[in-house]
Amino acid sequence: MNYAPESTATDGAAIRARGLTVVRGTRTVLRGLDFDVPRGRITGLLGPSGCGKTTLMRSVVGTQAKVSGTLEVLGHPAGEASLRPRIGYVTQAPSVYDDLTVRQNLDYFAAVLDPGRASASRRREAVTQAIADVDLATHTGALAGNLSGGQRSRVSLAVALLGTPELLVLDEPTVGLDPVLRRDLWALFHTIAEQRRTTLLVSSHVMDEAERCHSLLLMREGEILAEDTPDALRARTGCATVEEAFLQLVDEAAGRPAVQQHQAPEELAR
Ligand SMILES: Nc1ncnc2c1ncn2[C@@H]1O[C@H](COP(=O)(O)OP(=O)(O)OP(=O)(O)O)[C@@H](O)[C@H]1O
Repeated sequence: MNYAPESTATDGAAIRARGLTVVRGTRTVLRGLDFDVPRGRITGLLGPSGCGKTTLMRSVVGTQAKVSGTLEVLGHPAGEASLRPRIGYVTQAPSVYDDLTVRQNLDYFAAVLDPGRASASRRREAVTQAIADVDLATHTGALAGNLSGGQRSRVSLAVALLGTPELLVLDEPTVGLDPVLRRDLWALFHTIAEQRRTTLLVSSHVMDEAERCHSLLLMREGEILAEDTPDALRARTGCATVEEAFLQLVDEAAGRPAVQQHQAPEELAR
């Protein structure tokens, strides 16, 4: 279940968007976005609730309707069938079967990805590895329905890791987790990016998570406010944190004079 990355004209970028526009219902939810997501790095997609993060991710994985403009993923048009085994997508709600154990969940999805008797031992290996990756080896026999929210999220992540995808798209993977679990998950994301050269696109509405990313896409109301590294963003705005830089950019975009604000990150996200 290994898929070698293809060499393409867009080798430097795992995702390339030009004029990306999405209409949901009667609303234009994404408005002509231009951005690149570098390969083998962790890109944070940050912005307030409702700004369009999930819509952007759904566009990238090919499950969003009414998408226009250019959107290339791993060198192919988003949504192309050949991309399916190369992308892992974890939605906000954990997609696991509550009445199956952790291992049974993984066995089931491994069989869907890599069916047939001939691949049984490869599947077993992939399942054991994915369970170890998300640190659930001590819970393989537990019913998913009896796990905590954070543990269920990690089962979902393990499912996404099964096919050793080149691109992992994670929609608010740390929401509702305690600080220790959040830290551990971010450490796992870095291990995945560094050891496997996997590209990660991770959304969050908590600005302090921006500091853990290699590069950032800051969004607001369906538009990209900034595309930069955390260091460059702080240097460019003269702010001490990404959170303050975000507020300054919001003020600039609204034509207001910038003010230094000091609010809790959770408050800023509202
Ligand atoms: N099915 C739909 N029909 C019409 N509008 C929708 C639909 N789903 C979402 N929207 C709108 O699209 C906008 C972007 O939603 P989206 O879920 O992408 O935001 P988000 O940044 O991921 O939010 P959150 O952080 O709360 O998950 C919102 O204003 C939302 O109301």
